[in-house]
Amino acid sequence: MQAERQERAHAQQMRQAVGLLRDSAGPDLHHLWWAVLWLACAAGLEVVAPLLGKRLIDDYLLPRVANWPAMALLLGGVFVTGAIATWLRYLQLVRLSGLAMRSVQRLRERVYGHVLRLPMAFFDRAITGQLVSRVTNDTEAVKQLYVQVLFVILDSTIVLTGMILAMAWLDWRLMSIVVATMPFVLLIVLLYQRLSAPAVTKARQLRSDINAQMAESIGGMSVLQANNAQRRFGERFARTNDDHYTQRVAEIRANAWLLRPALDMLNVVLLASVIWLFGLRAGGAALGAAEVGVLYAFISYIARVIEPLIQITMQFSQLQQSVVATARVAGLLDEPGAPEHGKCGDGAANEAGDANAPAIDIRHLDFAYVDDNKVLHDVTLQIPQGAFYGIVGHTGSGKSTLLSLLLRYYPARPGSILMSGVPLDEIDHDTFRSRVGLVPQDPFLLAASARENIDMGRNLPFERIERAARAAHAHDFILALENGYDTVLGEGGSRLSSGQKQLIAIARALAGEPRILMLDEATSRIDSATEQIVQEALDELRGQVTIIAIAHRLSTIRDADRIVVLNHGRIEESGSHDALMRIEGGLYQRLYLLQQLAA
Ligand SMILES: Nc1ncnc2c1ncn2[C@@H]1O[C@H](COP(=O)(O)OP(=O)(O)OP(=O)(O)O)[C@@H](O)[C@H]1O
Repeated sequence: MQAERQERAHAQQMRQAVGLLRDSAGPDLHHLWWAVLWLACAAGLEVVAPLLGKRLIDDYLLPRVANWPAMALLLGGVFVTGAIATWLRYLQLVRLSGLAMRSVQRLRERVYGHVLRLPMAFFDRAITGQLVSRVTNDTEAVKQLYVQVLFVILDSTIVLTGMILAMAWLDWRLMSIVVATMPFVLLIVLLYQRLSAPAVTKARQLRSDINAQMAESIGGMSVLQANNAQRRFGERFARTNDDHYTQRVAEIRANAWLLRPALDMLNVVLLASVIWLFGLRAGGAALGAAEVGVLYAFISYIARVIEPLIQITMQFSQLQQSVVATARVAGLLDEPGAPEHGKCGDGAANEAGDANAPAIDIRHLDFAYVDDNKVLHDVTLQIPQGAFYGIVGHTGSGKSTLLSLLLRYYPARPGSILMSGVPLDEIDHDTFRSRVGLVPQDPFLLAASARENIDMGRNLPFERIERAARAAHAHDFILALENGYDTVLGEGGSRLSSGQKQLIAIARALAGEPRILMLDEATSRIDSATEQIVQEALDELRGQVTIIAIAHRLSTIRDADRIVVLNHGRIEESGSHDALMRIEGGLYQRLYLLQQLAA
C-alpha cells in the first residue's frame, strides 16, 4: 500500500517535472530537436569508426596488403568521423546549454512573479529560506535535467542503439550475449535506486532546512544575540548539517559499494564471454582474418556499450534529485494566486466609487483564519470620507486582522466590506492599491536610496516624492544625509533611527496619494518627540485623507474623530476620546488610565 502510494507520488512528480520542462523551454523547444539531431549524427559517426577499423584490419593489415592510399583513406575516415562527431557534439551542447539556461531564467521569473502574487495566507505557512531555495536552487535543477540528465540519457541511448545495430550486423550471436547482460545492468540500477532514494530525498530536504535556518538566524540576529542563543542555534545547525552529511554519505556509499563495482564487473564478464566464445569457435586454431576484424570491432563496442549504460544509470540519482526539485517548483507554481478582483465590476464606477458613500463600510463582518475559530464577530462600522478613526484593543483583540481584511490580504465574505460604496472584492487591483496607503508596524526598508525607498518601484516624479517626504516630515533629515535623497539607507534602512524609518514609511504611503491611509501601530517604536512629528503629519492630512490608525499608544489616536475599541473580535465601545472616557469602568477608560499610570 505504502509502496503503491510512493509509486503514484513518483509518477506524479515525473509528470510535473516533464510538464515544467516543456513549459519552461517555451519558444526554445525547437533547439532541443536540433540538439537531438546533432547528437544522433555524432553518435552515428562514433558507431562507424570501429567498422572502419575492422575494414582496415580485415582487408589490409591481416592479409598484409600494402595498399597505402586505401589504408590512409580508412585511417583518415576514422580521424574525420571522430573530428566531425566532436564538432557536432559541441554544436548540440551550445544549443542545449542555451536552451537550459534560458529555461532556468524563464522559470525563475515565473516562480518569483508567482510568489509575488500569492495570497498573504500562504506566507503564514511559508518558511523564507525554503522559498528562497525554491527560486534559486530548485529552478537550477531544471538546467541539470536538460544538460546532464536529458543530454546524457539521449546521447547514451542513441550511441547504444547504434552500437547494437552495428554489432547485430557484424555477428548477431555475439550481439545477443551483449544484449543479454543488459537486464543485469537494469537490475543493479533498480537495486541502487531503491537503496539510495530515501537518502537522496532526505538530503535535499535537509539542504533546504540548512538554508531556512541560515535565513532565519540572519534575519533575527539581534534577537538571537540578545538572548545569547548563538550556541543553541549553532548546535541545531550542526545537527542538521550532520544529518545532511550522513544522508549524502549513505547515497555515495550505495553508489561506491554497489553501482560502480557491479557494473565494472559486468563489463569484465562481458569481455571475457565474448573472447571465450571466439576461442571456442576457433577451436584452438588460429583465428581467420575476418574473425580478428570482428573481434576488434566487438572489443571496441563493448568498451563503449557499458559506458553509456553506466552513464544512463549514473544519471538516475541526478534524475531523482532533479525530478524532486522540479516537482517542488511545480508544486509552488500550483499554489493558487491571490484572487483576481474587479473582473465583473463596472470599470468607471469602480474607479470613482460613490463620493457620498462612506470611505469604508463594514457590514456584519465575521472572520476566521482556521475553520470556525472566529477572530472577528459581527463587526459593523462606517468610516466617513476624510475621517480619522483609531482602532484600539488588547493584544489579540483582532485589530491587525481587521486591517488585513481592509487591505484584502485575506478574503472577507463577499459584500461585507465596501469602499466608497463598492464592494471590496469588486475593485480592481490597481485602483485598490492606488486608493489605499499602508504604514506598517515594521517599516521594511530596501537596501536602496531614500528616493527609491519612497518611490518603491512606482516611477513617481521626484516632485511627488519630495512632497510626500515633506508631508511626512522626513524631508529635513533626508536632506541632512550626505547625498540627500540619493543616500543609500543600508540593508533594512540600518543607517536610520526607528523613528526616521517610520517617517520614510509614511512618506512612501503618502507618495501614492491615497484616499485612505492605514497605520498599523506606526508609532509603537518611536519616541514621544517623533510621535509628535507623526501626529503633526496626520493632523495636516485630516479632512483630505481618510485615516485608520491602529495604536497601542493611545496618545497617537487621542484626537481621532472616533475611536473603536475591539474586545475579543467584537466592537465593545466606539466614540471620541472624551465620550469614551466618560464611560465609567469602560474598556477604553481602563486602557487609558493604565497607560497614564505606566507613563
Ligand atoms: N495568520 C494568522 N493565522 C492564524 N491566526 C492568527 C493569524 N494572525 C492572527 N491570528 C490570531 O487572530 C487573533 C487576533 O490577532 P490580531 O493580530 O488581529 O490581534 P491584534 O489585536 O492586532 O493584536 P496585537 O495588538 O498584539 O497586534 C489572535 O488570537 C491571533 O492569534
